[in-house]
Amino acid sequence: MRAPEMAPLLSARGLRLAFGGVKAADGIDLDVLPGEFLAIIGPNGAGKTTFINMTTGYLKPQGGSIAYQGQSILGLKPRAIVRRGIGRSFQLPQLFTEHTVLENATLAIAARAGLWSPWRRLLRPEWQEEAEALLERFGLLGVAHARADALNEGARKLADIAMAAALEPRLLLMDEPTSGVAAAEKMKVVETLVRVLRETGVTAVFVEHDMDVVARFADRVAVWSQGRIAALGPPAEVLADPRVRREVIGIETHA
Ligand SMILES: Nc1ncnc2c1ncn2[C@@H]1O[C@H](COP(=O)(O)OP(=O)(O)OP(=O)(O)O)[C@@H](O)[C@H]1O
Repeated sequence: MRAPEMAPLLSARGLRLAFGGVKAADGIDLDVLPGEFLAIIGPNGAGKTTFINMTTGYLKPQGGSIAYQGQSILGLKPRAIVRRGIGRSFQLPQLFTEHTVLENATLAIAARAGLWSPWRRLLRPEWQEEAEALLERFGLLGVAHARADALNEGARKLADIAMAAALEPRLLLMDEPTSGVAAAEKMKVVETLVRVLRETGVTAVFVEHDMDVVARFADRVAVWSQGRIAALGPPAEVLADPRVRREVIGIETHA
């Protein structure tokens, strides 16, 4: 799956962005390969969200390049980037809280239709059918008629990712998909989203603080440190690195 000759889906080179004196990106080089699940770990303020923001058009880097499927996406607006096939979910779910889960899903599907055509009609029955199928894949059909603000955090996170998936991205960037989810629920949430994304052939980049999740679900892990990538490789290798354990995971090692 990850042969060296495989062309990257996303390719970032030399990304730089400073906020005043803070170097949030200080020369980021990263290839994301088709089909992989790449975890981003690192301490608070290391620049993980900044990378996602630059890749999805929310922030413009001051230097460097980002190519998606071999074409530069630098300077494109978020909407244009979504249209190219890059989706994202946020650390805090972006649902319409006073609407039901099904209404949220139907709106997401309608939004996708709106991305492709200059005209829009009112909600169509086939969008609702598609929304139901989407919720079923994410195990959310049982809460389809619940208001989004009535969901527990695990279901809310899944619903938010389902909305991003409704736009049919080929690459999905997720900022802390398990933050705020109770420990007992966490693995189930990740299992569900990984299963759905793998079934639909979506490549994923996700920021994660739970090392058990990273060890179990990531094909590779990139360690962010002060706007740079300090280590990159398979979780078994990277998570065993004494410097990563000390500086990122907070475990003292005597190696
Ligand atoms: N829009 C902004 N304006 C000013 N400073 C910013 C902005 N966005 C990020 N920063 C700063 O850039 C640095 C990197 O922030 P970023 O949110 O990317 O870190 P992070 O690794 O995602 O952290 P966390 O794990 O806490 O979410 C931080 O020092 C942050 O305060």
